[in-house]
Parts: sequence; structure tokens; C-alpha cells
Amino acid sequence: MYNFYPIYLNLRNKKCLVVGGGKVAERKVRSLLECGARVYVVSPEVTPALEQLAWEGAITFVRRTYTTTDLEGSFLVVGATDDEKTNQRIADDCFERNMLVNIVDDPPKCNFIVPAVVRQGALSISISTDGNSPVLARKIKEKLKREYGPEYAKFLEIMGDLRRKIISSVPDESVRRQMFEDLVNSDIINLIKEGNEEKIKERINHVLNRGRTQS
Ligand SMILES: C[C@@]1(CC(=O)O)C2=NC(=C\c3[nH]c(c(CCC(=O)O)c3CC(=O)O)Cc3[nH]c(c(CC(=O)O)c3CCC(=O)O)/C=C3\N/C(=C\2)[C@@H](CCC(=O)O)[C@]3(C)CC(=O)O)/[C@H]1CCC(=O)O
Ligand SMILES: NC(=O)c1ccc[n+]([C@@H]2O[C@H](COP(=O)([O-])OP(=O)(O)OC[C@H]3O[C@@H](n4cnc5c(N)ncnc54)[C@H](O)[C@@H]3O)[C@@H](O)[C@H]2O)c1
Repeated sequence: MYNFYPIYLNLRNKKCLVVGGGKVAERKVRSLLECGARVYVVSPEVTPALEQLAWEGAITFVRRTYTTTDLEGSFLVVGATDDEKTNQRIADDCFERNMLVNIVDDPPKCNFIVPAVVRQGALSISISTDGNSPVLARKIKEKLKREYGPEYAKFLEIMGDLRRKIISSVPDESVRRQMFEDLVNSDIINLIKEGNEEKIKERINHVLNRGRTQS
């Protein structure tokens, strides 16, 4: 049996509490902000970058140690303090309330862990070793980063747009499916890499026209 179930969370406008204000907390805050979370930081001290984010109004910062009431209304909680007792208390409080909690680097105190992530626009590839070797996760991430370049971001922009158009204009599901397969199996990704706009349009039109004649 696995320890963790992989999912993607929608954090938009959700209160996410980060306890602690060091380097690790800063990293977590940044990744939460990237996903549109409303981030609250509670810590007696914070890094200059967190201080700046608070000053800009990008996060809410409360300068003191953790108390249980900080959890109120939280969807997700990250414990990133260097104080074992506080981390344990955060974990206990969250488990009691069935809240999502990650105590950094301490899987027994977590009900979710954070994977290593490669992002290229809408593409994200998450790597986890089920907690067995974060270093291996990082190594695989570096390898995949080289393999999946910015052409994938551009390709997904095109696909997102085409997907909406195709769903609304091609009624037959099997024809639609074949069109999506053809687009993904075409050489469009390589053509994006080469910057060959004309050929990209040609490939797309070819698939669209064939789909139209079949439906
Ligand atoms: C992916 C990444 C995301 C992130 O943290 O943002 C992440 N750890 C990263 C790096 C990293 N962490 C550590 C090192 C130092 C080398 C080492 O010690 O191994 C390095 C390497 C480095 O920094 O290069 C220390 C460490 N980490 C954990 C333990 C405890 C243990 O294993 O029991 C210890 C030992 C602490 C001690 O010494 O006591 C545990 C966890 N770390 C996880 C995630 C979760 C499992 C993910 C998975 O399934 O693989 C899990 C279970 C919980 C969690 O979510 O925190 C990030 C990748 C960076 C990237 O994205 O590039
Ligand atoms: N920095 C790393 O790369 C790294 C790697 C492996 C493990 N860790 C672990 O992750 C944790 C955090 O690391 P860090 O480098 O950010 O540490 P850090 O010492 O820079 O930051 C700890 C933060 O916790 C805050 N804090 C302490 N007690 C608190 C309390 N009661 N309530 C609220 N905030 C409190 C401190 O003010 C500080 O801002 C540590 O447990 C550390 O052992 C860090």
C-alpha cells in the first residue's frame, strides 16, 4: 500500500496558513501564492523577502508565535518552524480538525506531502518517492526539466484553445477523441521549437478539416 494519494488542489482564494518565517517557509509561501492562495504567515521572525511580501499586501503576516486560533478558516496548513514542539502541536491541532497539514520534512506529522514539480505553463509534472528519497525526486525533476522545454507551454496554450473549439463544434465524441490524438501525435511540438508558425497552422488545419468531414 502507498503512503500518499497524489492529487492537484485548487487553492484559489483559500486561506492557507504557513507557520514559521525562515527559508523553507518562504519557499512554501511562494508556491502557494503562485496558485492563488490567500496566504497567512505566523512567525516571530521572517526573512526579508517575506517581510517585503507582507509590506506589498501579498500576504497577511502576524508577528508572534503560533496559537491554535490561527487555524480558523484554513483550508491547508504548512508547519515550517524549527521548533519540534510547535510543529507537533500544529500537526495534532490539524489532525483533530481534519485539516490538510504538511510539517516540512516530517512525514509522520503530515497528511499530505509536497512533490518536486516541473512546470512549463499549464504542464506540471509532479514527482514523489512516497517519502523515500526527496533527493531522487529532485534528480528526476532536473532530468525532466531538460526534456520538457517551453515548447510544451506553448503547445498546451494551443491545445486549450483548440479543445474548447473542437468540443463546441464537433458533436461526435469518437471523432473528437481522434482529433485530440492526432494533434498530440503530430510534429507540432517540434515545429514550435523551430518557430515554424506556418507549418503549425497547416498541421492544425489538416486535423480540423479531417474532423469536420468525419462528423
Ligand atoms: C520534493 C521536495 C518539495 C519541497 O520540500 O518543497 C521535498 N523535499 C525536497 C528536498 C529535500 N528535502 C530534504 C533534502 C536534504 C536531503 C535529505 O535529507 O534527503 C532535500 C534535497 C534538497 O534540498 O536538494 C530533507 C528531507 N525531506 C524529508 C525528510 C524526512 C524524511 O525523509 O523522513 C528530510 C530529511 C530531514 C533530516 O535530515 O532530518 C521529507 C520530505 N520531503 C519532501 C519533499 C516530501 C517527500 C517527497 C517525496 O515523496 O519524495 C517529504 C516526505 C515531506 C514534505 O513534504 O516535506 C523538495 C525537492 C526539491 C525540489 O523540488 O527541487
Ligand atoms: N532550510 C532547509 O533547506 C531545510 C532542509 C531540511 C530541513 N529543514 C527543516 O525545516 C524547518 C524550517 O527550516 P528553515 O531553514 O526555514 O528554518 P529557520 O530556522 O530559518 O526558520 C524557522 C522559523 O520558525 C519560526 N518559529 C520558531 N518557533 C515558532 C513558533 N512557535 N511559532 C511560529 N513560528 C516559529 C522562526 O521565527 C523562524 O522564522 C526546520 O525544522 C529545519 O530543520 C530545513
